[in-house]
Amino acid sequence: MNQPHVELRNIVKSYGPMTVLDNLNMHINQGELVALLGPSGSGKSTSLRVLAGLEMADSGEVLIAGQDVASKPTRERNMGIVFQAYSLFPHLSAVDNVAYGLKIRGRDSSTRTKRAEELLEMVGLTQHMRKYPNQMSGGQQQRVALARALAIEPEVLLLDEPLSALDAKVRVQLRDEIRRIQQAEGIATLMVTHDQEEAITMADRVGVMYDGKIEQIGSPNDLYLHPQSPFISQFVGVANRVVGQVHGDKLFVLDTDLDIVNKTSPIAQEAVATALIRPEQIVMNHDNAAHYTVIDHMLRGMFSSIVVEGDYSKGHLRIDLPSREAQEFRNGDRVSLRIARPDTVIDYANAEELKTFDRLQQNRISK
Ligand SMILES: Nc1ncnc2c1ncn2[C@@H]1O[C@H](COP(=O)(O)OP(=O)(O)OP(=O)(O)O)[C@@H](O)[C@H]1O
Repeated sequence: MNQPHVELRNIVKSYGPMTVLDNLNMHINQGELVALLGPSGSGKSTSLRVLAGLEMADSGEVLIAGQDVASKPTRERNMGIVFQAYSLFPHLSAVDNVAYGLKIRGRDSSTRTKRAEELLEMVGLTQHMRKYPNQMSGGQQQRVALARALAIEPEVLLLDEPLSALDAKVRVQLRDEIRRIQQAEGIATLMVTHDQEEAITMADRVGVMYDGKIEQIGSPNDLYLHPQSPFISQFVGVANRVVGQVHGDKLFVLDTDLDIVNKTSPIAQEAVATALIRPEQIVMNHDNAAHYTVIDHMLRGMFSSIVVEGDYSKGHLRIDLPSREAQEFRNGDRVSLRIARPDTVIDYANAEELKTFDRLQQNRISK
């Protein structure tokens, strides 16, 4: 296999007594966009800043094209960086903002204007080249920032929450555009975001961070379909919590034996545990003798979400199915549920889930 273009190896970074990056490892292949996703404070921006040379790691290696750059300052790492706030020079026009990096690198005036104009055309700003930042919208300013980052033909593109200051519609437009340009340029890119949809729609691979570590990294599909921990299952997409009991290496839940994915969790035999099940992986059938009742419908376009309540559970479950099939279920219908997949991630049951399990058991015994 080809060597990765960018590699962070065993990176440790602390601020005082707080370890912010805890032996972090990741790589980005040439032409790949990797997103770091995670809750606030999990270490996403710090990872990007260590790669950029804006922060020094306490230990570990930063490799670009196989070379250790840990001792090089940011300006020698040849990186294009786009930050959340439009950090353009207010006294320079769009074209001069984009040409600035080339000026620093000693390119002549006509070369840099030509390159800046090409890039502004690529980001759709031909009409606005002579404008100053305060004459442009947020989305336009971020396009200029992207063109400016690309002007120096960087080794790596770093995007730190580049869309979070924009309104929803512009955000969607610009994320498609950034992805198109990143692919066309074939540039290794690290993007930091707390927006799950942004990560999933833009990235080749998503690394989900928690507490200074990458908890799981993989394609968006992989994370959604094969989460390896309760945190990933609940952070990426929606997961229903359904309580059951461990038997051997399986969890018995909703009358089905499921293989346990996260076997490393120290959950004892016969212990009560909670399966995390995606809404589209529950199959629902009309059954007057069953213990679930439909209480709500939500049309989401091609598919609908149906909410059901169990006779013995205070929590609700969400089941997603094609809208045409969802019409067959009305509020108040009694339904049975089963799970249409062979395995599950499990979590420790919380106090309410333990009570639900007791009520389920009592019902079984009293029958
Ligand atoms: N210069 C600093 N001095 C002290 N602590 C810092 C510094 N920079 C970051 N931290 C702390 O390091 C932790 C990780 O911060 P970081 O910005 O990497 O998180 P993040 O995942 O990007 O979060 P957010 O989504 O909120 O930006 C946080 O607890 C933060 O308070």
